[in-house]
Amino acid sequence: MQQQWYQDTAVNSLGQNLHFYMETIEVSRLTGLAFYTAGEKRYKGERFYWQNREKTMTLVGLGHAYTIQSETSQHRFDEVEAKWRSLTKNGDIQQEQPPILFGGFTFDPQHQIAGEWTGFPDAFFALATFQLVIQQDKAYVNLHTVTTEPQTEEQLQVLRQERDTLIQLAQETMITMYAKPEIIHYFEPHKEAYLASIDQVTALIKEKQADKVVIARSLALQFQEPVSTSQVLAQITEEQPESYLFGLEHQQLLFFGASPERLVKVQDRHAFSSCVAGSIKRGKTVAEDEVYGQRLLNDAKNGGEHQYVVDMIAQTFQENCLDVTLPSSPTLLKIRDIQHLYTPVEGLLKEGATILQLAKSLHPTPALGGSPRQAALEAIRQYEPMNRGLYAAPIGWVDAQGNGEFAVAIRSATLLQDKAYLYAGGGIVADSEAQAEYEETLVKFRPMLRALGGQLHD
Ligand SMILES: C=C(O[C@H]1C=CC=C(C(=O)O)[C@@H]1O)C(=O)O
Repeated sequence: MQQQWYQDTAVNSLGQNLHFYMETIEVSRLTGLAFYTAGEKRYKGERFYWQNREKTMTLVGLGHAYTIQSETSQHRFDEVEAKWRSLTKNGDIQQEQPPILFGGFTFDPQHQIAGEWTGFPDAFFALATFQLVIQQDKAYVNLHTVTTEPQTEEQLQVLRQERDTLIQLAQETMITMYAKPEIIHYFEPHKEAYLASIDQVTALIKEKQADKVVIARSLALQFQEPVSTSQVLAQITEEQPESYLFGLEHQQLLFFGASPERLVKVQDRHAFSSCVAGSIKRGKTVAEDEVYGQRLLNDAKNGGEHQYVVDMIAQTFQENCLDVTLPSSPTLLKIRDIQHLYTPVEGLLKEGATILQLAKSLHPTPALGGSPRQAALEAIRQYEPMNRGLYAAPIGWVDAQGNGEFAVAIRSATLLQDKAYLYAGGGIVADSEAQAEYEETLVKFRPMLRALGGQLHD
């Protein structure tokens, strides 16, 4: 076992001195899910889970050493960045396993509708007390504490014992597949309003008030009994291996999902994003799948929806990065239930540009908001009868050295004990049809519905 220590002080927004202490150990035989599950008794409501698309990084947090929540909705990206930089001394922590801040920004602080998201902050991030990182076949657990009084050696010893207990519990835990939860009620809360909104939005687009607007809706499930959060994360890990997997707890709520879409990644100042927009279902045979794929690649409506996203992300990269590269035409991104048009974008961060600044400029891309951005957001506020919360918004992590990754939180759902709310939407352009859009949302609900034991539509 390897150990490293770091101890420092920072000042919080109340002017109090903060004592930041961390240490790292290397551990063996540990899966992310087992560690998450080991925190069930003591840290429920204060856990998170993340795996990148490539499965080269797993991150799990148990307990809150420090949380950052926005106090001003207009400056939430800047605020999170400033508080994190202040705690981590502007990236001065040169630890091999740096502390990681994990969380998300809500889709639109100006669109508040009472429901499952009531009381959720516009930005919510946590530095875990016990942070597991699995990378390159090695697993590390960091212990973090941030306190106004320095920690005594005895207090640290208690935390080390707690860490060791969690590790042992995780090493003994076998995650078996549970029986899927029993759904007793399945309903589509705003089906009529959703169908009407597609017609209202296409009319607005024909009047040239916007070019594209993404409209979403939810699906609500009532279960026989409270559903285990470990169970749903185990299900998506099993069923959606080709996506970003995420779970973020906030009190009683678990927001989780399996998204194919990267908003932004930064590694050693190299920045990456992806344009994912334009969809068609998967075929039942290889030949049929190929036919659908070719149809999508050649479809003008989907191509148009995709191009708005490419133009906006490419422009944001031109403003923030050097050496921007992107292919001239999209390829197909195939995931279990659906295929999308896909264009990756890369660049080298300019001086002063950061992952959180890039996330701030990119969110929401026209794949989730529309184009032009302000007109699309206003149309969503006017016609979409739900609060998106973290759905379609940035979720992910940033470390003390400015590396990090945010996915776009689509193919996602909220679990609140014995209730779940699933979210899905699609890009609306002038020639969109309400029924076809409705059916596309059914396909997009599938991953979360399957994980929650629901019936699949064809
Ligand atoms: C808004 C969603 O998907 C977006 C991402 C990919 C393709 C999309 C589309 O084809 O409409 C959407 O822009 C969703 O899954 O809820």
